Amino acid sequence: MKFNIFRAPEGQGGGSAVREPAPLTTAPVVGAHASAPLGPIKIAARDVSVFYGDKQALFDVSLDIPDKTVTALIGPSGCGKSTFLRTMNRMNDTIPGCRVTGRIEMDGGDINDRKIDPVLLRAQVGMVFQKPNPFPKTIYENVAYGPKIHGLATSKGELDDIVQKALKRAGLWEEVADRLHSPGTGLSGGQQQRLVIARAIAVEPEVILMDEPCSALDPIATAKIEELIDELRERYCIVIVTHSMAQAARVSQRTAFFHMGKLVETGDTEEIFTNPRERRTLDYITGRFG
Ligand SMILES: Nc1ncnc2c1ncn2[C@@H]1O[C@H](COP(=O)(O)OP(=O)(O)OP(=O)(O)O)[C@@H](O)[C@H]1O
Repeated sequence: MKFNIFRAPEGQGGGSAVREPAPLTTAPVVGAHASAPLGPIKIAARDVSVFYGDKQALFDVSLDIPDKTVTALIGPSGCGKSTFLRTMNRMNDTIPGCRVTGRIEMDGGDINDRKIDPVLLRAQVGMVFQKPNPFPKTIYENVAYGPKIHGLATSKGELDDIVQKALKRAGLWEEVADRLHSPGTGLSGGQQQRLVIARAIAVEPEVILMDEPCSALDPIATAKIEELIDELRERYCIVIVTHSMAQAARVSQRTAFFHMGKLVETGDTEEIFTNPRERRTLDYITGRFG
C-alpha cells in the first residue's frame, strides 16, 4: 500500500493529512538554460528564507525540483545547502529557534500546512545523512520498522516482501540475505549507508534527500552509492548535497549553486559545469574559492 499525504488513496476520501493536489500557485522557475525539458515539478520552493534565531541563513530561495531527476545542491561551506535541504521535509522544525518563511509545495500541496503531519511527510520525503545512522537493531528490523509503524503490511509475509524488495532496490540484498537478523551496525560503512537507503525506500517515499551521503565512505563504497543513486532516479525525486564537483557532475541532471545563503543559479548540470551564467559559479566550480 502506498500513501501520499497530498493525494487521497484510491477509493478513499482521505484523512486529515490527505488532500487533493492543487495546481501550483506560482509559475515555474525556468532558467535561461532551459534547453533540456524539465520533468514534472515535484517540489516548488518559493521565496524561502530560514532564520536561526536572529541570524538569517537562507534568503528568498525559489527553486523547482523536478521528479525522477537528481538535483545537486552545491556551494561553499556554510552557504545554506543543508538548511535548504531540511526545509523540504521540515527537519528544520526540530531545531530550536529555527524559523522558515516562504512556501514549499510538493505535488501542489503546502508542506508547511498545519494539517500536514511531519512524521508522514518525512516518510514521504526520506532523508539520508552524511554519517550512516542505522538503528541499533537487526538489518531486518531497520527496514521493517517504518512499514510497521505506518501500517504498510498486513501480515508477516507482506512485511518480509517489503523488506526484501527495499534491500534489493538498495543493492544490498545479495550481501545480507543470509544475515538479516544480525545487527545493522555490524555492516561496513558503505553497506550501512545502503541499509539506511533501504530503510527510506521501504516506506515508499516519493522524494529522497541526501546530505553528503558519501563523505564518510571510501571510493569503492562511494561508487556503489553513486550507481545506486542513478538507478533510484528512475523512480524517485532525488536531491543531493555534495561538496564534490565531480560527484555532482556524475550523478545529477540539475544543479543549484548556493553562495552566502542565496541561490546564485540553477540549470542543467552539464550547462552549469561547462557554461555557467554567473561569474561566482564559474569561480566556485573551477576551485577559485570554497
Ligand atoms: N542549528 C543551527 N543553529 C544555528 N546556525 C546554524 C545551524 N545550522 C546551520 N547554521 C548556520 O546556517 C548557515 C548555513 O549552514 P548550512 O549547514 O545550511 O550550510 P552548508 O552549505 O550545508 O554547509 P556545509 O557545506 O559546511 O555543510 C551557516 O552560517 C551555519 O553556521
